[in-house]
Amino acid sequence: MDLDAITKYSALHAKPVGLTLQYGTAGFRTKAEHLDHVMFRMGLLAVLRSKQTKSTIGVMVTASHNPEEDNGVKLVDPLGEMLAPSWEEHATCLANAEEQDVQRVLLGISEKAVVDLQQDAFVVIGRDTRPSSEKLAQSVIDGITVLGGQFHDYGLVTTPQLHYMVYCRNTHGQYGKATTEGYYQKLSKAFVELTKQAFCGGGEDRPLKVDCANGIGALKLREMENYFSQGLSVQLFNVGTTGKLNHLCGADFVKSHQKPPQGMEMKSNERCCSFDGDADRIVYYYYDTDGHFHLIDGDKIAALISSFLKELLLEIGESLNIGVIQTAYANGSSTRYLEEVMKVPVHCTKTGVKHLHHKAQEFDIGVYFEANGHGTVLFSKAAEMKIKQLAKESEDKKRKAAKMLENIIDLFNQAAGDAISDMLVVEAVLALKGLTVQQWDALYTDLPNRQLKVKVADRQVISTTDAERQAVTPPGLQEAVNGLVKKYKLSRAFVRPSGTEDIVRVYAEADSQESADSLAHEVSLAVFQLAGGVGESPQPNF
Ligand SMILES: CC(=O)N[C@H]1[C@@H](OP(=O)(O)O)O[C@H](CO)[C@@H](O)[C@@H]1O
Ligand SMILES: [Mg+2]
Repeated sequence: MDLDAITKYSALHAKPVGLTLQYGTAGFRTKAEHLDHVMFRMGLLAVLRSKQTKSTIGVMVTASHNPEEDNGVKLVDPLGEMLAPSWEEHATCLANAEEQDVQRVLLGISEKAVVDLQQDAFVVIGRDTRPSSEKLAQSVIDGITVLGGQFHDYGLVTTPQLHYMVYCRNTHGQYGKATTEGYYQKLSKAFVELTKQAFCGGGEDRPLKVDCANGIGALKLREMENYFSQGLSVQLFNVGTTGKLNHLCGADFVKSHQKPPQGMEMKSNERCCSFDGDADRIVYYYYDTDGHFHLIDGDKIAALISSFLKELLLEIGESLNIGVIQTAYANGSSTRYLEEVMKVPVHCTKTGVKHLHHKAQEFDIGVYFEANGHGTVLFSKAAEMKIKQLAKESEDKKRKAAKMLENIIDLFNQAAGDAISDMLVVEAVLALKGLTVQQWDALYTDLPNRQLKVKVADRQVISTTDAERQAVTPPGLQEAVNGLVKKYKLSRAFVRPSGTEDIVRVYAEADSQESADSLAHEVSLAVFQLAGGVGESPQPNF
């Protein structure tokens, strides 16, 4: 390591005085103007991680659904998954080190993690469309080159595309070609093959309206459109030419406000969907003929997909186990539907895709989705091999189902939740099953729910257990929540500190919207009183 160069360049990427940041649920996120030093240092760290794993590591510059002025960075591990927890700690340590300590902290990490400094390093970089992203990505590159690492800059890509590239590179092309073209070709081929049967009758293309959150999804979907022209016709809105990123649009806006995005023309019964700012989340929705808005979130996407997969498994007659992974935010009706009607085992993990992804790996087929639309389906190597074999050898009906599963494996991004890939899966399943958006929505009825945020002095005073469904500290908080939940029918509520914002999240559901709103408000008051609320106490206005 050239220690002098590290010190010299660290000074050029100065840390704002007194700023402390934490590598949270999705990496570092804050106002873009505070992130230059973090980017440089994550370039340094990615080189160490690459040397240690002897693999390509990814660095993605994005703040996903957060406002345009924010930005963020996360590292992608060798198989396209999120950074290992022990390295999250190293990342936090390095990001918060004082300038003169950067080289000492780097050496400390190298020793602790047994990094062979002689090893070559290779890092790939991607960024979203935020105005600040290009310069910040350059700071990542500065960090990489100071430590002698090699890099490839993919420029503007969706977050799941970068995960995909990392996975492809580290499996030496077995998973696919590590180019955006390779990604488009692989997914489109699978989509076209899968839907051949549904679309063979000719007729008009199935229309779908897509709100791209004024983000990267618009650029990438435009590029990809030509590859899957058969059967599906997408109409893009909020493509970033006039509107602001994530402002009054995008998957997060639609999910949390339970209303349509601005800038989209919707007629009743039209199937519409929204991506978030870095295109790793998707939610669907429509207006019914009475003008009511219906949201179809990640839970219902998981329900549709798992019921389709279960049917195919029945046809191939193999006892592959399938599991659905959710978080505490999953609507109670979805859990009940999956367990009682679909008869698939459901598991609950902590919030954040890394937890869901990890759990999903325990199954032959692991379906995971956060309610907000972030998810994918993972197939074990053994399941994939069995399916491939059946697609070649078995008798007609079995072979057909196995072939469909084979294409589904290719259509899902196995590295990360991916709005484009999930959209194509949903479109394929709806077409093959001949379902309208209303019929899909009618699988079950969501329990009315409400999410609120409470500002407290230190959100870490709240610690949780049982996949974040129970608060352990501060004393008395869980008892208070239990007491409030008892007052309502079909009710459930929990509180947890956010991993991406400096707030405490409150979730409540109940038999009516009034009850869910009132329960959420009462729980917010309990958090405010018992966990050190700051500012004005929560008001009951939604
Ligand atoms: C309730 C909720 O939607 N939480 C989101 C949000 O995490 P928090 O830790 O709740 O801030 O951002 C995460 C990263 O994008 C996402 O994985 C997660 O689902
Ligand atoms: Mg996102």
